[in-house]
Amino acid sequence: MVAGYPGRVLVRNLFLCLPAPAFVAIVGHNGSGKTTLFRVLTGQLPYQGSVRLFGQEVRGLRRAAAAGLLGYLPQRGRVDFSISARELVVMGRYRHHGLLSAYATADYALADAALQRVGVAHLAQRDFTELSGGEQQLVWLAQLSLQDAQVYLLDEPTQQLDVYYRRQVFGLVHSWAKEQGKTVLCSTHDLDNLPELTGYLLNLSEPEPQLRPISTATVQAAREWLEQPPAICFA
Ligand SMILES: Nc1ncnc2c1ncn2[C@@H]1O[C@H](COP(=O)(O)OP(=O)(O)OP(=O)(O)O)[C@@H](O)[C@H]1O
Repeated sequence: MVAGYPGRVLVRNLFLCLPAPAFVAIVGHNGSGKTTLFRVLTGQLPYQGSVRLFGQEVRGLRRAAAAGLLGYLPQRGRVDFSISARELVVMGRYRHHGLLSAYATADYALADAALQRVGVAHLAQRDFTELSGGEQQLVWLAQLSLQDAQVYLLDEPTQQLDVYYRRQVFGLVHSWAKEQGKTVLCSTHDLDNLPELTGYLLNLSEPEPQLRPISTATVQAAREWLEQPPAICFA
């Protein structure tokens, strides 16, 4: 698969087949194309070659999120209106509802449990727009967990989190793969939490990125690669 922007190819030489379920950590220098890859997978960016989700070509897929195939956590989710964290989280149940039907007590119970799992039950009634960046990130994760998608794309989900919550969140999203059978693609610059997880590592800064099983050695090799300056390449 090849993808990028006018005058700039960012994802090239990507030939891989992801096992499902699996946890996949995607690493790479700033600007190496991690978000670009997610934009391809979510149908927001055209690509050359073939990208298939459960056998279906992505460019032909309509509404993968609505069909329960994909759940996507972008790097920066924005909300411009006043809403409680709990109300935002319950919206993760939208697939199970008609456009106008109200959420039921059972939906709110699921939202409360999701907030509890990410460790922010105490924020349920707070106005989302008044939460800190890290608190907002945890609330988005709670919402995503209610979507019950087959594949989760997480764009730097621990970016704004403190050391404690970073570890918690890696444990949580890893459990979606290990215990719930989901496929989780998680871009991150946080290599410290990876060695204790099982799954795969994909380093988009390599000229020919490959899936490698996560181990202390593969994480260390990625770290050494990423400590070098990025190759700047235009096409
Ligand atoms: N709409 C766009 N048009 C042109 N170039 C873009 C566009 N969006 C992103 N880019 C460029 O593509 C490159 C890759 O961006 P991308 O967001 O995929 O990188 P990333 O690996 O996710 O980086 P980071 O680790 O900083 O989040 C960047 O140099 C960015 O400036």
